[in-house]
Amino acid sequence: MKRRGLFSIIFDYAGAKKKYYVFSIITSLISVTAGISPFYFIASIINKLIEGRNEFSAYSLDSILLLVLFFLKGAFHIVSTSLSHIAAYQTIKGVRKRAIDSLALASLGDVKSHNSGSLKNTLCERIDSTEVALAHIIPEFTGNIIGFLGTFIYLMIISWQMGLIALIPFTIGMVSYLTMSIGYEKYWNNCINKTKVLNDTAVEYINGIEVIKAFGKSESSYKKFKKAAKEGADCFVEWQRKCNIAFSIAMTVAPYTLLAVLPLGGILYYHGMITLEVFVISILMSVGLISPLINSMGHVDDLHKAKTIFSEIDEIVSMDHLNRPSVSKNTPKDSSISLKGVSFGYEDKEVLHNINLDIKANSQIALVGPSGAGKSTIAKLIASLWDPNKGDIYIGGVNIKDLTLEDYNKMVSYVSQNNYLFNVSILENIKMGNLNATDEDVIAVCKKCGIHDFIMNLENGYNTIVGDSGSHLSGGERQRISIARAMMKDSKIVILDEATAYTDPENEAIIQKSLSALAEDKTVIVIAHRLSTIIHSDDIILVNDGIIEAHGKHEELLEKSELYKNMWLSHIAGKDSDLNA
Ligand SMILES: Nc1ncnc2c1ncn2[C@@H]1O[C@H](COP(=O)(O)OP(=O)(O)OP(=O)(O)O)[C@@H](O)[C@H]1O
Repeated sequence: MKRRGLFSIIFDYAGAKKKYYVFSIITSLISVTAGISPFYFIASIINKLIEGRNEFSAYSLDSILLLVLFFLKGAFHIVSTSLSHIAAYQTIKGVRKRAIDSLALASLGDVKSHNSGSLKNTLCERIDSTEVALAHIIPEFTGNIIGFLGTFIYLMIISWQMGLIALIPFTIGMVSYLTMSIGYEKYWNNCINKTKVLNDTAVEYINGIEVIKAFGKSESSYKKFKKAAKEGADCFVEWQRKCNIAFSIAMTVAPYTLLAVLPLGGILYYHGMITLEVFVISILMSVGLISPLINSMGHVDDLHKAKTIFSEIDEIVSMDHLNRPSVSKNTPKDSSISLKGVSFGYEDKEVLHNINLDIKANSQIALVGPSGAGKSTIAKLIASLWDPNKGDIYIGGVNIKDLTLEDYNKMVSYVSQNNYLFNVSILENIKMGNLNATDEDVIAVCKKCGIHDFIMNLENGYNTIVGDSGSHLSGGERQRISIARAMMKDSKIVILDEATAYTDPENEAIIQKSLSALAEDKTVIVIAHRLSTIIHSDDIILVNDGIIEAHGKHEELLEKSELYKNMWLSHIAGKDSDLNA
């Protein structure tokens, strides 16, 4: 990924609001100029006093201009920060939208390679923390730097010696400041990494709280969290300790231009090298010279932070996206599915080898095979969660790479055993399958899926809030709601990947019956370990070790495949032992 400069990244994300930044910088410049100019008029007043002029008219114009400049400074500062805040929040919104869009378009593998704690931290807290940089630094930093340059050039014009003398304390302060910057990136990255570890550990701790409690591991898990918290704090303390002395020297010496201007300017004046007027103006202008720079230095830290955060965002935004056109190039003629020479591996390990598979439109097929054989991987490739490394997948004769993700997603519903429920009502969760559905449509689908009675028995019926990730419901209940949501989508291809794994046999029979009714004009791919639920499939595909070992109807496979026969016999034996238990 090409690394970009901070300002190019910010302007890119600001989109149409970047002109606000430009106006904000211009108004900030006017404000800074109005803030520095009074030193000139004060010097003018002092010089007139030295000359002994005591008529009011000699001072009135200077005084009025001082007052006007004071108001201009304040007014333009308000305008500048208002504009920069609008641009800042627009930029943050743009960043979040682009990052979320990118996650939706990236392959599941790329998304999962990022820890969810770190992703959440970057997209929520860390991006929010750039507000200071975005709203304040851009106008103030540029305004202050240019304000400093303007004042310095003016001083050099009236006396180059006084201009250089005024810079002496600042130069000493800078040398000290620069020693602090040695290893800055290393320290800063270390702090960022430790903070990420802390976030990831906290998310892991919360997500795994059930297992931690069940296995009595709370103390050791807490130790891991405590260690991450301690290291997170220690790295900041260590960094602070390293910077403290240099920073204090820099901040104490740098602003005191008078340390050099008074004695050295006095010597120049004494030897007649500068006039009294130049001496007085230099004293006053030098006081205003450094403060804009000191203000800017205070922002350096925020700039570094913003740069790191925006680089992280850039990484998310530039994740490899699934290779899809923006407009579908063709329309599938039906819901048939073909895999041609498909191979796929997670990272370096190939788990599917040259798969060729034809699934007829509106047929019901099952993928069976030993654990780890590659069934779910085939289903996920068909659901377009990943792209194959080799080979292609066709729907209704059209390569899925020629369809937009949106069109494709309309055609395919994928229900896994871990389908996520949002922390809203059952009604809203099911409506996510079809945002145009009415309450009556939802109820009709739930009746067909056999979950209407269960929902009506809940205290708030369809308005029951399901809790975080559906935690107020049992695994089986969650799955049945997920199936209803998929059915609500009414797509032509339905993939059920262990979708009834948590359901008890009685409810599974109800679901299977309703699925058959709902799936009449659909292509349905079922992955199920309970072989008795798929024996009536039109075609049973036996997957073993990443290849398709055999396929056919149940009876055919019993005859021609030893592996299938053994799986069936052990399934029957398991059922018998369940019944005898
Ligand atoms: N996200 C992943 N990253 C790395 N390897 C993975 C990932 N998901 C699956 N695998 C590996 O790919 C292989 C096939 O897994 P897959 O889930 O497709 O098998 P399966 O037949 O569906 O198994 P099961 O019946 O146990 O669900 C396995 O060796 C598994 O360990």
